[in-house]
Amino acid sequence: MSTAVDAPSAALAQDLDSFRTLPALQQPTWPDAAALAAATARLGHAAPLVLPAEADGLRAKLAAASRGEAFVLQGGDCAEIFAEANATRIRNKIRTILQMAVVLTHGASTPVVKIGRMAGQYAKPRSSDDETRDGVTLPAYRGDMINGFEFTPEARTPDPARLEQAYRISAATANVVRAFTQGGYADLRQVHEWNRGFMRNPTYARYERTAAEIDRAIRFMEACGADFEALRSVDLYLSHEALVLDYERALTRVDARTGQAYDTSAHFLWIGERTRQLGGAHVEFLSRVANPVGVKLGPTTSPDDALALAARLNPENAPGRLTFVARMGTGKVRDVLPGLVEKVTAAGVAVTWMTDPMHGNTITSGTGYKTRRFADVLDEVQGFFEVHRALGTVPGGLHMELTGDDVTEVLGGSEAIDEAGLARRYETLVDPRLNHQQSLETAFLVAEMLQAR
Ligand SMILES: O=C[C@H](O)[C@H](O)COP(=O)(O)O
Ligand SMILES: C=C(OP(=O)(O)O)C(=O)O
Repeated sequence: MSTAVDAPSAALAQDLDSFRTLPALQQPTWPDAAALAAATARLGHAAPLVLPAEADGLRAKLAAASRGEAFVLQGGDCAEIFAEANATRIRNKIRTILQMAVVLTHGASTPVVKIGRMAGQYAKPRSSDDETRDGVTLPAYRGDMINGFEFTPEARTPDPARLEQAYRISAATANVVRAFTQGGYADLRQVHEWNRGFMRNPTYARYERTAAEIDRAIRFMEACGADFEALRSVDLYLSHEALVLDYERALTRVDARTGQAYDTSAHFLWIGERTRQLGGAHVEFLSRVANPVGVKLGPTTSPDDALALAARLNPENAPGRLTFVARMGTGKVRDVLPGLVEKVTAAGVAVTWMTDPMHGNTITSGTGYKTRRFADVLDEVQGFFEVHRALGTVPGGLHMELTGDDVTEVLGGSEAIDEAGLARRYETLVDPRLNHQQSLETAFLVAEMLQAR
């Protein structure tokens, strides 16, 4: 694999900076322009977090997913937190993703492409620029890359030093991810043993059949002399929302093989529902880099919006370059998604369709917690599969906010977390995540949907 990346030439740098003349929503108001310039200049010389050749490998796998030859699982925190970037938390998240992937692989009977919302998911778009508590108004928390969560003027003031801290912590996280996924921790037999541990809880008895089938398949492979050594490592790709454009631009490098620019902060980058304006800076910037990219599509997206986004972001119509992540909400997915899929398909647009069943289903509990109902999350996934089945198109993957820990942020699941139960361990700083058990349960339920695909 070629490893050489260079700084962009002056001419390419001008192209990459074209976004700077366009409206960029959801950017922090940095109080110190000189400090921002100094921080991004240093990041401009930093080592890449990922390599272009790896991003190309992911692109080929996303193309396979668009044809139904693979299924994508993308998951991780809503917002990563600097203080939680330790080996235990990272390992728990990886373990959850690997456990889900084994179950989904069985359901899909195709490879599962694993992507973490990890090692860079440190910036959040917010509904409001400010937050008011007891009559005091301060800037909203926008993620650890920008400001601190603590409700003080000092913490809430955007600080460019955080961009470099995000880079360093992302580098350390990426290192741990590579160590766990390449060093034997991902051994298929071990991951299946963890799933058997999950099955020992009688609450999950309904998934026993799927677990037993996976068990039989592994024993069959063993009997055939399958090379389990070769299965001891997996690729877990890195992704985050490309929100803070100063950070993304600073980490953009040129692939020495091809002369193309790649945003080396992650393999896969997506544009959020709030920043996908055609004439906006985010679409412009991501149109200039060669990574595989995603766009979140909410319920107000028109088919023409989707076609125009595809034309801007993937003018060559290359499979794997563009993923649409539909996040409609359970009440809307069956009404809105068909029109989009139909028109995009009729136009011959190459796209990988994924579902994000989290962001259209956020509610506030009677007890004041921002939460989601597990049943709504599942129903949106079901709706996504129904729409694709009816149209004869390909449901390519699942985008989830999840954690490997036993938090209590989403209502329901077999553990029956209720409104009072949310208080037990509500830890997210922005949006609610599925906990470890709810994530595995999702995998078993989606595996059933995949089998019916
Ligand atoms: O994760 C998504 C958004 O950042 C989040 O839903 C915004 O939340 P807010 O409405 O609390 O600002
Ligand atoms: C903000 C997010 O989602 P969306 O853009 O779909 O609201 C997210 O995935 O963190």
